[in-house]
Amino acid sequence: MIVDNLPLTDLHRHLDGNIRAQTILDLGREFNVNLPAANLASLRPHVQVTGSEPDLVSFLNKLDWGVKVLGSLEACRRVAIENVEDAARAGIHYAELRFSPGYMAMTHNLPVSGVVEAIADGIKSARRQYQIEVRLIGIMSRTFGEEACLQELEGLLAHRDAITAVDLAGDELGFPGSEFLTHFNRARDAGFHVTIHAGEAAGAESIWQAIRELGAERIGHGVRAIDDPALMDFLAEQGIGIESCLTSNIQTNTVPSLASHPLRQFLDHGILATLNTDDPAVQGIELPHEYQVAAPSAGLSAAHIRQAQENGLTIAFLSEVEKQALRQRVSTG
Ligand SMILES: O=c1[nH]cnc2c1ncn2[C@@H]1O[C@H](CO)[C@@H](O)[C@H]1O
Ligand SMILES: [Zn+2]
Repeated sequence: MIVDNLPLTDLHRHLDGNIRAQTILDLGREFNVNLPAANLASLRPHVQVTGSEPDLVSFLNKLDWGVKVLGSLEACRRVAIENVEDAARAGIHYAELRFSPGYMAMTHNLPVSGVVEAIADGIKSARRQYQIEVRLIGIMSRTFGEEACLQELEGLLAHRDAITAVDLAGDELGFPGSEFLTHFNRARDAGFHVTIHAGEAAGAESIWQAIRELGAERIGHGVRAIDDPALMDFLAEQGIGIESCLTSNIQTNTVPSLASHPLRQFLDHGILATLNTDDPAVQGIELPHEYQVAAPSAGLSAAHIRQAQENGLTIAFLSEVEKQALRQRVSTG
């Protein structure tokens, strides 16, 4: 159900939520990290969600081993390269890879701006080998508070040209967006695009806050928009895109079942909603699964799915010229 001659985009894909289990084993050995298991099969349950977690924060804990083994900037670079390879292998033509430099730097006290540089460098070198366009989104991990987020912002600003947009992710309930006004004022002044995780663990008011106070041009997840008809209208009228991640929303217990997921209603309402992964390795899925299995289970018709694929290019953080070039390249094979 992926349309072959249209660009396939993944706009919501955490690079640090997509660290291969084998890489975790390798790096764990290299940096003497005491992992909970010594082989792939027994490590999997510690680094991958099976079934679903009780809530968002429990889900997010599954990402921790991946960053705990990042003992050097070279390790970060490796993870960036493997992310480009994984996305290209999944058939993605354009990926916006997001990462939280402070979260990646935390365990081994790496320099935050060094992590940004290593990721940017890894992406640049991997792109020479793969037919894929990549842009980077810098995440501020709200879970670690305002000060830690400020350090992440500084690291991102130090490599301004390598970063396309900024995001706020992590524990939405514990750390509301209202604590991060300064951060996003500065980010917008620097010319970054803005997308925010909102309406996932918290309600529709968190989406309003992200748009009005943080300047979000797109919303990650945005599931709870369905509870607020005025917000549904606003999203459609203003062309504020929604980055949906169907399987993720089940695994974080944000929605009880795919059948009750609001994505189909978003599309029917004319909202620029899209299909994306979130944290592929942690979730044990890839983008084709979201198109071929998750989307039909969420009640999307072939026409809905095509619309979602088209929306991916429409709301991508690319110029019109870049979008046209991508469309051209894919349609002519
Ligand atoms: O689905 C999600 N919702 C909210 N935050 C997330 C999700 N997946 C990952 N992160 C957060 O993003 C940062 C790493 O890129 C971490 O803060 C992680 O907890
Ligand atoms: Zn996410």
